[in-house]
Amino acid sequence: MVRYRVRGGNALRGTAFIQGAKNAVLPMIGAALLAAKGRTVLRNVPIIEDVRRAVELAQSVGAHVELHEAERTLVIDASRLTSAVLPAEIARRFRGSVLFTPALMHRLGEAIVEGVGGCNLGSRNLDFHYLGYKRLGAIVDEGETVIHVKASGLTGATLYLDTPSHTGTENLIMAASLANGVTVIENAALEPEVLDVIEMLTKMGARITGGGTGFITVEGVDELHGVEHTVMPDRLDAGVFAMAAALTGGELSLVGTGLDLGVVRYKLEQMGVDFARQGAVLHVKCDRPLRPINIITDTYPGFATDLQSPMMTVAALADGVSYIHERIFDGRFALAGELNKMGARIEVDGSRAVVRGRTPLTGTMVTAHDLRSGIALVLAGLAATGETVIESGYLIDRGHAYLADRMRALGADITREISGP
Ligand SMILES: CC(=O)N[C@H]1[C@@H](OP(=O)(O)OP(=O)(O)OC[C@H]2O[C@@H](n3ccc(=O)[nH]c3=O)[C@H](O)[C@@H]2O)O[C@H](CO)[C@@H](O)[C@@H]1O
Ligand SMILES: C=C(OP(=O)(O)O)C(=O)O
Repeated sequence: MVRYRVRGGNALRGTAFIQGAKNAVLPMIGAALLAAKGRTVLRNVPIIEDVRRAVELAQSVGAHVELHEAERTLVIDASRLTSAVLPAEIARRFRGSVLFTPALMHRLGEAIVEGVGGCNLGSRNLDFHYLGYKRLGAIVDEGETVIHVKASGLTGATLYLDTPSHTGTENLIMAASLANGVTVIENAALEPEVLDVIEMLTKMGARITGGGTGFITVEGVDELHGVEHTVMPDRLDAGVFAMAAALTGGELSLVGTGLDLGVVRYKLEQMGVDFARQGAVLHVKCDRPLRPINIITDTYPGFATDLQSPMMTVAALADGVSYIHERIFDGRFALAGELNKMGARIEVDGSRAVVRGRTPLTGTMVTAHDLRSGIALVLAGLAATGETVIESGYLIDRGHAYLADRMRALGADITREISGP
């Protein structure tokens, strides 16, 4: 059992190093398995539990994978894949396992998915993925627990997503990249991580146009090869550090190439946080009381649902009433109950939450229900009186690398503890 112990009251100051993006590196590991020739080198890899699981999963299907942690570099040789099975004991531990299916379909003619994990956020369907594969010519057999996708030679088609699914878009692009002919994906996701994956696939030899427009065209090619690619910075990790500066009255320099916080920056600015771009560094400072805010989550370029939970913590510390409308997931408010245990006043009604700030927060034992509620509770702990203990820390480690070390270097009183077997 991993737990985080946070004693609040310290302002965070200094330089925060932003990790590579979890939601870019996972599809990139899946993409690397499409390459029958050459080794792939991924740089700026976040050393998070989801990456460790992805490495284990890639090894379980026969790829040779080296994770060089100190160098934050992954070297993947997928020239020989030996198993089409994504085993339950690994695949059920993270969402990114679904991103391995296109490579197995193309390289081995089938993918046997024994489970897909990820944060528990209510309904998280995969119908767009499997319907898309079917339109490309795959046969999908959806059993109670195991999904069997058979694909001997896929053919391009026109695909439409009811909503612009992030991993759905990535999977269909990957499946189309080695299909015969042209695929058009309408209502495709616009997230920057999807564009980074397209950039990598293009270097690998894929022919993809329209990334970032919502209408993606993929002209299938015969083979893809290994390349070197640097993973983009994690805008969620960056957002969390910006919020940590905001709610502790601190001052941070965020370092991460090409970092763009988008709407999160504008929302924090409305709350009274100052941002200044200094060349490649984004400077964040907060030296005044926080104002309340309204948030509606949406697909990119809207407010990212993954930052809704940490923002709920910031809102609890603002002077006045904030309103949050969660539009992506139907079960993403478990955090409210935990923050209320610490003294917050948050009322949830369906997909809407009203946060009545500012109430002083007091440290106690709290539960991370998912990755982002976990990091939101760490933020609450930084601003609370006394000690906050957060379990299970594994969920936080799924998405944030060396969190305690990075925060301690900025003055936070935070430890990561491991107990039991
Ligand atoms: C590994 C990864 O990249 N995870 C991210 C990805 O998850 P993920 O790709 O799973 O999220 P999606 O964009 O697919 O899901 C968004 C919504 O669409 C619905 N849906 C999705 C697919 C489908 O086939 N059918 C369907 O109905 C889901 O139930 C959900 O309500 O995007 C989410 C939304 O930005 C983020 O919170 C996750 O951090
Ligand atoms: C929902 C998330 O991740 P996943 O899709 O990997 O469960 C997240 O990163 O907040």
